[in-house]
Amino acid sequence: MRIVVAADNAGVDLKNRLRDLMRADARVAEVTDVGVADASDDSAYPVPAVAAAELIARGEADRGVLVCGTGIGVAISANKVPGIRATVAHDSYSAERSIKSNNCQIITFGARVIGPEAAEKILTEWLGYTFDEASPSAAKVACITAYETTHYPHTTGQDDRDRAGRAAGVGRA
Ligand SMILES: O=C(CO)[C@H](O)COP(=O)(O)O
Repeated sequence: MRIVVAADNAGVDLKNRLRDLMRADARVAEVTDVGVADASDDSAYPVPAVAAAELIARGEADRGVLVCGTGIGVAISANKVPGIRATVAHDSYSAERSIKSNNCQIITFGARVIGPEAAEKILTEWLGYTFDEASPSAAKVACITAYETTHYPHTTGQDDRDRAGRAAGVGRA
């Protein structure tokens, strides 16, 4: 599994701690850190959050772990990137369901909300969950994707696929 991590200066210490934990985890093949590097960098939280989410959207990482003060701002920002499903999860059950129900690629934490040991425990569990494409949840997640491709075809590549289909005489009108 390839993971991208990101944080603003409120979350950087927890992000670095979680990054180092994952670098020592055999289930994780690669951890890419898109910043911020330290608390002196006061980039607004959407900057690192969107950079991480775009890496996943481009297929260059499989999952992301984002941290800010609450976990909320980085989740909102990441969710603006087409195809991305991100959520804050400060308890084990929500972290599990974020994968098994929602097929989220990104989990976020609030460094001002959760202690580092609790975040580490949830993250370690989260790494072990996988989404079952054959589960009843798959059709529900597909509704989200369908909304994106219908309403934002230019951001999801659907308009390119439609154009190619029309040129080939197949696909959507
Ligand atoms: O938690 C944050 C955004 O959700 C961020 O770390 C701090 O944002 P602020 O409260 O607007 O400074």
